[in-house]
Amino acid sequence: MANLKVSYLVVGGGIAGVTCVETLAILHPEESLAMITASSLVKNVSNVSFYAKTIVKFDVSETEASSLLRIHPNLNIIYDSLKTLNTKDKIATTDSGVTIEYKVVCICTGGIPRLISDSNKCNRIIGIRDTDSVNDFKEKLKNGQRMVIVGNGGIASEIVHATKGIKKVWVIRDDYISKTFIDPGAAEFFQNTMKTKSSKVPPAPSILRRHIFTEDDKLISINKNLKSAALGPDWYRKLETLTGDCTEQELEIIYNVEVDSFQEVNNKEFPLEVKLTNGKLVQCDFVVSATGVEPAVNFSWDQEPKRGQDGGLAVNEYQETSIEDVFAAGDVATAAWEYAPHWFQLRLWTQARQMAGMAAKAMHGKITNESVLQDFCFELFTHCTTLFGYRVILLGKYNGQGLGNDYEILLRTTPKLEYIKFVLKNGRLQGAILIGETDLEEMVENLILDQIDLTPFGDDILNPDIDIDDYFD
Ligand SMILES: Cc1cc2nc3c(=O)[nH]c(=O)nc-3n(C[C@H](O)[C@H](O)[C@H](O)COP(=O)(O)OP(=O)(O)OC[C@H]3O[C@@H](n4cnc5c(N)ncnc54)[C@H](O)[C@@H]3O)c2cc1C
Ligand SMILES: NC(=O)C1=CN([C@@H]2O[C@H](COP(=O)(O)OP(=O)(O)OC[C@H]3O[C@@H](n4cnc5c(N)ncnc54)[C@H](OP(=O)(O)O)[C@@H]3O)[C@@H](O)[C@H]2O)C=CC1
Repeated sequence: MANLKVSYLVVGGGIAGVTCVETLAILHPEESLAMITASSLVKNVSNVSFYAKTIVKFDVSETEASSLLRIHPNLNIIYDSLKTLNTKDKIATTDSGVTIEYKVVCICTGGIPRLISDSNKCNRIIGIRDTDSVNDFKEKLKNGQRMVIVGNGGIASEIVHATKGIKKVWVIRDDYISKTFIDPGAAEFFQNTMKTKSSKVPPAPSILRRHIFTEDDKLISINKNLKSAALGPDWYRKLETLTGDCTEQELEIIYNVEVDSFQEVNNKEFPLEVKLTNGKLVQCDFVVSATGVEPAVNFSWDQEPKRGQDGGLAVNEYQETSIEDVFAAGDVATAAWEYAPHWFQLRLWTQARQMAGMAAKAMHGKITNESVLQDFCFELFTHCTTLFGYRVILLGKYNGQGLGNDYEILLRTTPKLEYIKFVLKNGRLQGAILIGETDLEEMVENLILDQIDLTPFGDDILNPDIDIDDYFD
């Protein structure tokens, strides 16, 4: 006999879990709902603003889980961890033995940092995910003189930008920085702005065309088990206040290498010695391994659902796993449906929120026997963020992902001001990178979604003297 019997069960109090609860509260407020959260603090989304139909920006903060009771009077919050899921009898059991019988369940257990190999053997190799891990990082920053940053994605880029007063050795396996989000041209744009902070009037924009090629590769590594929800987009601002002005001399970037091994050493100025795959030895106080996320499937099942290649719970377009009535959303899920031509998965706030909203709609559809359609937001990949102090908006196949070699790049760049890249195939826009206050996001969104043939416009599509919007009004 279960302790609790509900229609809806949501596991996890990150952005995905909270969004799922909030959406169910709107769709089905009279129905019983339970949430299992390992932490009493949950994520809260506010100040939602739409730059265009699918381009959303919002703030994320932490709030007491109990605040969710205001939006859903029938919500039961269980402060515990899910231990086992019996999907045949539809019973979830928590660490402390509470049992919950459900009709539909959504797993939103997030991810954990995927750290470099052997990191579990040394507490000087750290990952960043939650408040505790940032506190540890801040402590190490205060006392350290040199850190090594490994990885070339969001966290590494933010740390390089936000930390001051400590020598940084940034080890990347690519030949340009911030590869997850940008291309070599944008990397150069950022590096030039990092070098000088001149107040000169920016030079006139230039337009050029060229072709590029892309590739992808992954390495196997080992987990560190960090709890709690992932941090908010502005987490690194806490680091910016730690010390004085960043100098160019503080940063060394080592390209095309990985960490080969490391060892703690005694009687030296630096307690850690890192060996790189090019044979170079780097002495440092600690290493930040900003090397991606691993889905957190940290409980047992009566039957294993299908997994994606990255170990996440494979979900269809309604966020349902291969086990009926078990849904998943956010970092724990792997999108396993056939994507729209201009969408792909990246583990981001926005996608966690979108997936969870979709899961809630589909769960509601199950209970009420109504059919649902996949949400429009999965038509176009969009991401709005800040990198190196600039607003960055990414749309569609912004790095030519999956387009092979047969596409064109159109660029407009004004040093220190803006960097605009359009990816075109057969004259139609497939993706774009917009850095700076370009005001182009809405037009770009329309051009990608409508697949208008832009051949007649030639390079004028990015000519700053021509208001291209006029053509489409
Ligand atoms: C440092 C950092 C900066 C980031 N910055 C950005 C950004 O600027 N923009 C952006 O779009 N994305 C950013 N991200 C990514 C974004 O934070 C994640 O994609 C998003 O938070 C995922 O949400 P989630 O709810 O799936 O997972 P999580 O936030 O990890 O939440 C999972 C929750 O489930 C709980 N849980 C886990 N296991 C169990 C269990 N067995 N039982 C009960 N509860 C459990 C955890 O305690 C946690 O509360 C950042 C990530 C990090 C780490
Ligand atoms: N502003 C934003 O939007 C931010 C988003 N985030 C999100 O938070 C999550 C965690 O961020 P982060 O850790 O930066 O993850 P990312 O997935 O963004 O980047 C991981 C980086 O580490 C590289 N990498 C992976 N394994 C190794 C290895 N063994 N040695 C060297 N390099 C390696 C990857 O290379 P490769 O690509 O070749 O595999 C990639 O460059 C991500 O989901 C990210 O999207 C985080 C911070 C800011």
